[in-house]
Amino acid sequence: MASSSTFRSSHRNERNVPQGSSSSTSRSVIGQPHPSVRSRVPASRRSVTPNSRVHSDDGEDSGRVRVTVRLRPRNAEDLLSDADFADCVELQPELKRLKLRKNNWSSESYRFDEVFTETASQRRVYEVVAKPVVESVLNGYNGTVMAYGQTGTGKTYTVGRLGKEDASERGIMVRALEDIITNTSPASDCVEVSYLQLYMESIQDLLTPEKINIPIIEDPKTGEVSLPGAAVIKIRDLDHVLQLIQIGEANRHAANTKLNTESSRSHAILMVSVRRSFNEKVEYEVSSQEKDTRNGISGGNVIPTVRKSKLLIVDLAGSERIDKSGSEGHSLEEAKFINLSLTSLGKCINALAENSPHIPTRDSKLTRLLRDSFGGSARTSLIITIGPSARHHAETTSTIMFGQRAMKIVNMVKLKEEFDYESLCRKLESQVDNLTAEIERQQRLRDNDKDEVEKKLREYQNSSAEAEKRLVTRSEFLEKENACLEGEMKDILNELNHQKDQNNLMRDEVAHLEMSLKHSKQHQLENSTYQKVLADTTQMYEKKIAELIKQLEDERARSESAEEEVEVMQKLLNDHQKSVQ
Ligand SMILES: Nc1ncnc2c1ncn2[C@@H]1O[C@H](COP(=O)(O)OP(=O)(O)OP(=O)(O)O)[C@@H](O)[C@H]1O
Repeated sequence: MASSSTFRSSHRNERNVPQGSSSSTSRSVIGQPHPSVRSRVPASRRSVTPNSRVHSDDGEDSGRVRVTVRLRPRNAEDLLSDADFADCVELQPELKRLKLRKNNWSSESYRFDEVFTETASQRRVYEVVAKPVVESVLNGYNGTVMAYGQTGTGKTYTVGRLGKEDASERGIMVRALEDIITNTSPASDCVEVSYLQLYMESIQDLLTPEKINIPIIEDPKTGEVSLPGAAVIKIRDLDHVLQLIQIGEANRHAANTKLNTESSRSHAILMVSVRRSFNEKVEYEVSSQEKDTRNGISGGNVIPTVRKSKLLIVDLAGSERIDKSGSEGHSLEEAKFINLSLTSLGKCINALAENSPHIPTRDSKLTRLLRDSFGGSARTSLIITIGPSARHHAETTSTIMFGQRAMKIVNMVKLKEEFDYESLCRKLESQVDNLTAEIERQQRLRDNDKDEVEKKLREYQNSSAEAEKRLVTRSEFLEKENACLEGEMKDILNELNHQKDQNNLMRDEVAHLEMSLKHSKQHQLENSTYQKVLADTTQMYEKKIAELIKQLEDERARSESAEEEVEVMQKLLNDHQKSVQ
């Protein structure tokens, strides 16, 4: 419920989400988002527009209060008493319309966001009525799911049913927490619940029933409402949820029994706080100097951010008491209080629907608790429950009119995201601790190193003195050795010179011998040539001699033959002469 303080600027990093149509009447702008922050929220959800609470028939993402209607199936009483009468309502779920019979001839038609027939399942009701709000809460927005209707029309059935035996019977509270548990991580997120009832303007803790008259505290800066006196239980798992809701229901039932009534005379409020941490990269448009500082402290521009959102699931007391409580014989005081909250809720809804400049939020504790749910920054879904009986025509009409007015309210849904200074601080503290420990460790290491170095230096000095001593002895020894070697060297040089002379002599001799050898070789060469010539000549002469001998022998042979011829001739001559004589 928006009061003037609701619209004050917040110091938090809140992102406003336009939820009304552009033609909406504007109010002051709720806390501007940090201009330098670029969130991961889609752009359509980030722009800053004036808050609006005028009816708008815009899309699904609208901040308009969603209103659905659910018809309870006929019960035994209805069947008995209304046997001859037609139902006072006719549902047209496909048109999302409800026809309210005025009399036998005419009826009025009303449109809702959804119309649930008596056969609608708990699951479908949850998915249409509460799931979008739960998703929104998981994304960091506040949300409210509220059931409003006449006693016995199924508010508690719709909202608070445990469904322990049959999970399909589970109501919105259990299903919402189941969804939240499934979609959060115990490592980075925290889900806590408080369960309260508001009876006669007193808030009682349903989880620790001894706590009564719990005060409502409003943050003067943010306008946020909290109940610091209420028990806040961190949720572990679904069994834990079932256990807590059961405890709460038992305490509520006990209170009702004490009042001698079966029906809920109190408003039950389950408050679920979701705190989600993100360590994702966030881009900042900051100066380089600022960037350096940020990098210095957080190790990069990963800034822990936290989104805190609250889901209110409200099961209101029977609405017929607005008109009937007094007439039904309750004490005037009790009736006054029971009426007060629902009456003031109705007044606020009217004022918001009519765009009135004053919203009487402060008139009751219920409206103070719900200030964020109607005309505030929460995503709100209202389910109105009605019965089929014509006997309750007036109450049904009143309920439908309440729902119709609520449909005109447009909330300015806004994301509540802050830098997680707590976790940043813890992170920095642990960094400082680590650094201090590291410095101390380094210091210890340095001290150890210093001792070590000094020890090594002493050892080095000792060893170097010894080495020096050894060096002196060694150098004396070497000097002596050197002198000896020099003497030896002189002798060797002399010997060398002598050898050199000898060598020279020998070289000369060798040269001489070489020369001789050369000459001898030459001589030998010449000799061999001569001998060859001689041999050739000899051979030639021998050949010639052989020829001459042959000639001689030929000549001798010729001579001998000539002699023989001569002799023959002589003889012939002699013969001849003799003959002649
Ligand atoms: N949709 C439904 N289907 C079946 N039974 C239902 C349905 N709605 C309500 N009932 C039954 O009707 C009876 C009254 O319902 P419930 O107690 O939820 O009403 P209520 O509006 O919370 O009443 P009160 O304001 O007195 O607390 C219960 O027995 C419940 O089981």
